[in-house]
Amino acid sequence: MMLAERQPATDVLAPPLAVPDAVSLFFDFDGTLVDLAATPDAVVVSQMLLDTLDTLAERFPGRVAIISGRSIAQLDAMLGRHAHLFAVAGSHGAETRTPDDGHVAAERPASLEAAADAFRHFADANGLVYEAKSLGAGLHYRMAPDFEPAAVRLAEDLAVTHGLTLQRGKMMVELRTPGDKGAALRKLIDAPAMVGSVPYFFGDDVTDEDGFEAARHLGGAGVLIGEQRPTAATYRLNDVAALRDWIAAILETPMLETR
Ligand SMILES: O=P(O)(O)OC[C@H]1O[C@H](O[C@H]2O[C@H](CO)[C@@H](O)[C@H](O)[C@H]2O)[C@H](O)[C@@H](O)[C@@H]1O
Repeated sequence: MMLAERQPATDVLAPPLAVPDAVSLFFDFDGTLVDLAATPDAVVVSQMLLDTLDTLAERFPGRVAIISGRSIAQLDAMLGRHAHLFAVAGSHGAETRTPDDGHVAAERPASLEAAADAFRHFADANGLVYEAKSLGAGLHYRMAPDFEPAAVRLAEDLAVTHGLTLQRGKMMVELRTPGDKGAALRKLIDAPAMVGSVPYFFGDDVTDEDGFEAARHLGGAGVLIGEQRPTAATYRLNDVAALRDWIAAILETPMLETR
């Protein structure tokens, strides 16, 4: 579905607090579980978030996952042992890690090196931030938004020259190996602990739209974190804090019996 064909999220509500007893929860990371920060490394992972993840993993055994644009290595560095409590998909779905299959990753394209070099030089020359990723390279202009047109043009040229996937993000562009969060959700939900469950996917960015669509097609729902916009999500929560409150509330609310 094209973004323009998606419904404006003008009248969408917060997701119900009584989640189905067979729910599985898929979370994006930046802008969903953690607030956005000035640079990728400046993100704060609070003890409260780690405790919440522990509680969710206990309450929904095998039915919690993180699906991120970050690489799995980056998620591991930020979440430590907690990243191993769930299934994870990283690099916008190009790599996964599950208890059954372990770490499965696409190959890093050789052409990424040249593209990454070009991004690094552009970042160094203009006071932007280059982000090294396992299966991609990111160029961040949050600190100098006027560079957006030039950064996007550079990324478009490099994507064509090197046969890489161009990913737009919030105040960033990325060149990467193919993969999408919808396919990742479909793969993760095939795990024995999740099969047949009702997926809820929580995310804030354009890369999360594939996850929203997959969740809805599988009988669940997407939950947009952030301001209203055209989206495939069924529900919306205002921000990371609202998601935190919603999680706390569902942990206190009896689940809806569906079985
Ligand atoms: O799919 P996600 O887990 O949401 O990851 C998407 C990208 O998030 C990161 O960039 C974003 O967050 C940064 C830290 O808050 C912020 O500085 C940047 O402007 C945002 O675009 C991450 O650095 C990327 O690698 C992810 O692809």
